[in-house]
Amino acid sequence: MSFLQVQDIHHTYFTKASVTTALSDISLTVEEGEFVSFLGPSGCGKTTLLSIISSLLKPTQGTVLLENKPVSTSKNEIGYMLQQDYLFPWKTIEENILLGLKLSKRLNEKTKLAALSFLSQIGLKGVEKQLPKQLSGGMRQRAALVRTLATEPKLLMLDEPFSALDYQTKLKLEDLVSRTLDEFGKTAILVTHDIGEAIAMSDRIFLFSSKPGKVHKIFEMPEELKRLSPFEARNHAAFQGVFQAIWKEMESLEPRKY
Ligand SMILES: Nc1ncnc2c1ncn2[C@@H]1O[C@H](COP(=O)(O)OP(=O)(O)OP(=O)(O)O)[C@@H](O)[C@H]1O
Repeated sequence: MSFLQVQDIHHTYFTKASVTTALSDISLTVEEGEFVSFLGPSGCGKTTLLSIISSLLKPTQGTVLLENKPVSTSKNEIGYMLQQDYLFPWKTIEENILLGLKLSKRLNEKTKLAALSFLSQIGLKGVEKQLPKQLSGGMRQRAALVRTLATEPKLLMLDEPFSALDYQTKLKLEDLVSRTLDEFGKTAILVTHDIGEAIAMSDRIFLFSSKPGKVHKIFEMPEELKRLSPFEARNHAAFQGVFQAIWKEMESLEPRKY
């Protein structure tokens, strides 16, 4: 049985002004320890699907099972890393990274030590007592990663976590996040518009089409790319071939008008 099972999901938004079918007929599985990406044009329902998988939104139809059970919102089963770091500006970095543990009543000497030592492992030693505004964007995202992993979620949702960063910081963070998730053996879903990022980081890519959102095609990454860090993968000969195959498929979904 797969770690995550998304079965026959349909979702329609009903508002006073409109009825929008955001997702239709979505079935997919993710294995434990796997890193997958949801790639697709704006409005194809990626965020809606993340919300449904996280159990924050009830689908019009279908089920989601994590380790064969419905996802519980109360057990910190899902961890998030988002475009914005959502660190509380009035709390220190240490207070921010320990907050999830505190709220879930799991803060003790052992968990605190583990979170702080992880902070120093990813190059943030010495910033514990600083406020978020004293850190760069990349440092804040690293702190957000520590906060997310501190509560030991089973599944990580990475919703465009690098899109607000400059290109070099983004490449460095891709490597760091990938290495960290490998070390922790975490399962992750990345939502992105960036084909290169999806190829560099993923084991598999789900390419979505829109109106309504559907899984159009699944791309399994070549073994030689999977073994490499994202930075190395971007520089491997196989990278361009995969990029072109996905690009071609995306162009067929949304033909250029210019
Ligand atoms: N709360 C809502 N009420 C009504 N319609 C919604 C709501 N949220 C999303 N939609 C619609 O559902 C469709 C899918 O939206 P969603 O935000 O899931 O797509 P997305 O792929 O995440 O987009 P983006 O990449 O721009 O973030 C869109 O047509 C959107 O307008």
